[in-house]
Amino acid sequence: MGTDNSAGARIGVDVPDARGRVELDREGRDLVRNARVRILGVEVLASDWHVLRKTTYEYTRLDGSRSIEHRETYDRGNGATVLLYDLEHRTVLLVRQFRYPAYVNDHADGMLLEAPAGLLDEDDPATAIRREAEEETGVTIGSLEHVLTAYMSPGSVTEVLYFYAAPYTDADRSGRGGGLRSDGEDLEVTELRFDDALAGIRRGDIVDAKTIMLLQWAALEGPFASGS
Ligand SMILES: Nc1nc2c(ncn2[C@@H]2O[C@H](COP(=O)(O)OP(=O)(O)O[C@H]3O[C@H](CO)[C@@H](O)[C@H](O)[C@@H]3O)[C@@H](O)[C@H]2O)c(=O)[nH]1
Ligand SMILES: [Mg+2]
Repeated sequence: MGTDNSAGARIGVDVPDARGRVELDREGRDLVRNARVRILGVEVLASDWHVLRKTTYEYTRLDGSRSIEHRETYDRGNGATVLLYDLEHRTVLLVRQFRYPAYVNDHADGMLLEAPAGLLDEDDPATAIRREAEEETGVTIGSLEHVLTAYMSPGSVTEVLYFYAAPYTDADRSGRGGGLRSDGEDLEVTELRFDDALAGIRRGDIVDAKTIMLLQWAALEGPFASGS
C-alpha cells in the first residue's frame, strides 16, 4: 500500500486511488452477525484494479478460548456465469481465453475453455450475465434459469458467483462475441458437443471450476440429465 509522503495519507483510504476510491478500509469493520468474531482492524494492502485487504479479528474457538487471527482477502466484486445449451443439437457454447493466473501456476499455455462469465459491476446478476453472454458469445439470451450460487474460493477471495443456464439456437447468435477489445478481451467462441465437454473434464482439458460445475449440473439434473 503506497502512501502520499507529504501528509502520510494512505492511497485508497484517505486520498483517492487510481480508480477514485477512498475509505476502502471501511469494508467489514461493522460486521457483528457472528458473535464469535470481533473485527479489530482492516488494512488496505493494495488497491489497483481490485482491492487486497488484511483484516485482524478475535475469534472464539469451539473450546471457548480466544485467538487473534489475520486474513488477507482479495475483493474483486461478485460475478455471474451461464451455461448456454442447445438441446436439439446437444451442444454447449464456451469461450477460450488467456488466463494469466492459470498460466503462471502450471497451466500449459493459460488458454482456458470456460463458460461465459463476467463481473457484475453495478448490475444485478441476471442483467450482468445477459450483458456478458452478449459481449462474449454474441448470444442474446431469452429465458434464463438460476442454477446455484457459490463462493468459489472462500479462504481468500470474497467473490460470490451466480450460476445460470439458458438455451440458445443458431438464431440467437446474432453478434460476433469475443469480448470487449477495449478491456483487453480476446475470446474465441467455441461450440462443443455436450458429451465432448464432459469428456474434456475427465481428460483435464476443461479445468475451470465454474465450467466444470455447470457441465456436471447439466448432466446430473439439468438439460442433459438422463430421463430429461
Ligand atoms: N487492467 C486490468 N484489467 C483487469 C485486471 N483484472 C481483470 N481485468 C479486466 O477485467 C475484465 C474482467 O472481465 P469479465 O468478463 O467481467 O470477468 P472475468 O474475468 O471473465 O471473470 C469471470 O470469471 C472469473 C473466473 O472464473 C470469475 O471469478 C468471475 O466471477 C467472473 O465470472 C477483463 O476485461 C480483464 O481484462 C487487472 O488486474 N488489470
Ligand atoms: Mg469474462
